[in-house]
Amino acid sequence: MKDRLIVALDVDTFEQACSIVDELGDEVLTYKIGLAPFIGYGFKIIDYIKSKNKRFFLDLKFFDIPNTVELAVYQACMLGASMLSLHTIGTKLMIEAAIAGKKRFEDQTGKAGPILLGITILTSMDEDSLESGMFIKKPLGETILGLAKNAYDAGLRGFVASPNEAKLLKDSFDDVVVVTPGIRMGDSKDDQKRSNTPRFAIENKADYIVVGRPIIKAQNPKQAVIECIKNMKGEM
Ligand SMILES: O=c1ccn([C@@H]2O[C@H](COP(=O)(O)O)[C@@H](O)[C@H]2O)c(=O)[nH]1
Repeated sequence: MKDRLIVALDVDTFEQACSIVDELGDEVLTYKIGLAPFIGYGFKIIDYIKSKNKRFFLDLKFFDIPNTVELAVYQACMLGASMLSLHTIGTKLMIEAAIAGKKRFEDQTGKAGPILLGITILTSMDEDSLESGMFIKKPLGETILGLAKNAYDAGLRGFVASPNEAKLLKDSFDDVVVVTPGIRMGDSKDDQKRSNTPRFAIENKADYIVVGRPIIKAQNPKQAVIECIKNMKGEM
């Protein structure tokens, strides 16, 4: 299960991020570097994570014109990420460009590029936010499936969704990797609207779970990781 846990390093400083990586030691194999850590101290933390032989998911959620996304994906591949995210609402041409950026990297270097993960609908949104903020008046599952199908047809084989939609995506598309943030074990959901437990995510076919605050803000982050892994195994 350790292989399937990704810890989001959403902290303010390089020193805080290093101290989490040191504290969690062998318990965590993969970290997620999102917008804030990347803007604040991105290259330093990437080097640090690599020096500890850990993998990293670069979660910059690309969403731009196709040419810009092709260039960005190529550069992100060069950094050595094992996973990269982009928004499926970027539509087919943008997704094809992302895949082309990865292919350019692979052709040039002979190395395998990262898994490209399409964000379906952010886990901080629900049907109400989609209707009031994006004027989408459809059942959430339908919107997620529609975006995923478009991305799948463009060649994408990975998705980010909440644990609640992991099974729907795994059952609807062959050979896809599904990564689920929005993981919570206690009562507090923070800003997450679609959340569930590690156990639920795994039982519902998520390949990987992403956990940020429940681990990095815990009084004892290492204990939180141990409990999370036990929960993934159905042991608590
Ligand atoms: O739909 C999405 C996509 C990405 N995320 C990211 O995952 C972590 C979750 O952190 P928590 O503290 O466990 O809520 C965070 O970095 C988000 O940017 C997401 O939550 N939902």
